[in-house]
Amino acid sequence: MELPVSFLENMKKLLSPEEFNAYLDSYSEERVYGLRVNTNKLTPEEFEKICPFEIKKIPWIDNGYYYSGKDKPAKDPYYYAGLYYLQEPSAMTPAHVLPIEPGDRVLDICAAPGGKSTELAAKLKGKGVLVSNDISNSRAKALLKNLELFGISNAYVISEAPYKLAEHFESYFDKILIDAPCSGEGMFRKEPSVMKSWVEHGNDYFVKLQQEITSYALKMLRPGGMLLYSTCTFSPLEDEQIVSRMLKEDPDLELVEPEWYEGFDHGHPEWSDNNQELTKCVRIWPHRMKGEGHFLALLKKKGESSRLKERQTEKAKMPQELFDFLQTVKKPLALDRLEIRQEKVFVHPDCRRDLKGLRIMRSGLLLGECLKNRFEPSQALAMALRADEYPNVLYLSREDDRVIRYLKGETIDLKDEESVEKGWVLICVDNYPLGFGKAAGGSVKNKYLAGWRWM
Ligand SMILES: C[S@@+](CC[C@H](N)C(=O)[O-])C[C@H]1O[C@@H](n2cnc3c(N)ncnc32)[C@H](O)[C@@H]1O
Repeated sequence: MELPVSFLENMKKLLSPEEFNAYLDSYSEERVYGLRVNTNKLTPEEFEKICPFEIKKIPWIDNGYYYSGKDKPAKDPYYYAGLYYLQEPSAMTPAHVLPIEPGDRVLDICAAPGGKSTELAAKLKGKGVLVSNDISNSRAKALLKNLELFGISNAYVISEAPYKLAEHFESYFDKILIDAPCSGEGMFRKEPSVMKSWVEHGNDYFVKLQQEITSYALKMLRPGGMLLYSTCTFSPLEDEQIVSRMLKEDPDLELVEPEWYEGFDHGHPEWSDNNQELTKCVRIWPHRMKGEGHFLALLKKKGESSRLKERQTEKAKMPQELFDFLQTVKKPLALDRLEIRQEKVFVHPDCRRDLKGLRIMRSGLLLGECLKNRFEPSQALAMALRADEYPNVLYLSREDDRVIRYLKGETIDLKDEESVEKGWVLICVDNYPLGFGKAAGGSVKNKYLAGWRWM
C-alpha cells in the first residue's frame, strides 16, 4: 500500500524511529474483524453459546469479539435478528468508555450509520432518551435501520446541523458522544480509499468542522454531564488540539481518565499547548493493539444538573383496533406518550421538548399503522419485542430453511405440529424475533419489511 508522502512525514514527527517502523509493519498484517453483541437482546455469554462461527473476546470491550475474515456474519439469520453489529474493534471503544446509565438523556451528534448509537442505546436499556443525529440525510437512513434492527424504542433519529439542535436542547444532555468527521488516517489499512479524501481535503477541512461541532455540543451538555470526543485519525490538529480548544472554551470542563487498558497510549500534551491534563486522552495505535487507529477524550462538565421544566405530550385517542392489538402485547409501552400522525402510531421517548422545525426521521418506536379499521404492526415493533412479549409466535430453528425463505419475503407453510393462531404472528429464529407474518389456514403470509429482505 502506498501511503501519501506528506502523511508519512507527519507520522515520523509523532513516532520514534522504532515505533515508526512498527507502525509501517502493521500494514503487512491482515486487518482484524469485530462484532459487538446487542445486550438489548442477549448477554455476551448467551451469544457465545449460540454463535455459529468462531469468535474470540476483544480484551478491552465487554461485549466485543474478533471473528475470522473467512466467515460472513452479515449473511446469517442472527444478524437479521439484530443480535450483533459488525464493527472494527477500536471503533467500539468510544461508546464503551462513555458511562451511560439507564434513564440518561444522550446525544450522538455524528451518529450514522449507528456503530456507536446502537451501543449507547443498548446501554440505556429502553430508559431515558437517545437523540441520534447525522447531518447527512442518506446516512441517517442507514442509522435508522440499524437502530430498528437493534430493537431500540427510545431514540429520536434526526438529520440536522448542530446549530439547529443547540436551539432546541440547550444544557439538556447528560451524555454526549462526538464521533467527529475526520481525515481518517487511522483507517488507511482497513479502507485504503480514505487516502483519496485525505489528499483532497487535508486536515484543516476537518478541523473547521470539528471546531464547529464541539462548540455546539458544549452548549447542549448539562452541568455535571459527560462528553466523549473521538476520531479515527492521528493528527494532533484533530485530536489533542481540539480537546485543548474545548477546555479553553468552557472552563467548567475537565478531562477524565477512562478505565485503562494496557495497550492504550496516553494523549500527548507536547503535541498541543502542553496542558498536562491531555495525558488523560487515549490513543490507539495499530502497531500496539489489534485494531485500527483511534483517538478519544472523556470530559466532564462541573456542576449539578437542574432539569428544566418540560412540555408534556398530549395523550392521543386510541382507535379500537389498535387498543385490541396492544392488549395482546406484554412489552411495557408508555401509552401516555403515544402519538398518531398520518395513520402512523408512535410511542415517543421521554423527552418532552418542543422539536418543531427539526428534520426528524423517527420519533421513538413506530408501533405500526392504523388503516381503515385495522392495525398493522411494524417491523420496528417486531424487532423491539422479546418472543415472550407476544402471544402468537412461530419458532423456527436457525437451520430451518424457512428462516431464509421468510427473510426473502416468501410465504411460510406451517407443519402439522405447529400450532399458530389465525392473525398476526411473530416469526422468530430460535428465540429471537425477525418480523411479523399473518397466519391463515396452513400458511403464514409474509409481512417482513420489503426493504430489509435477504438478497
Ligand atoms: C466518523 S463518522 C460517524 C460514524 C458513526 N459514529 C458510527 O459509529 O457509525 C462521522 C459522521 O459525521 C457526519 N457529519 C459530518 N459533518 C457533520 C456535522 N456538521 N454535523 C453532524 N454530523 C456531521 C458524517 O455524515 C458522518 O456520518
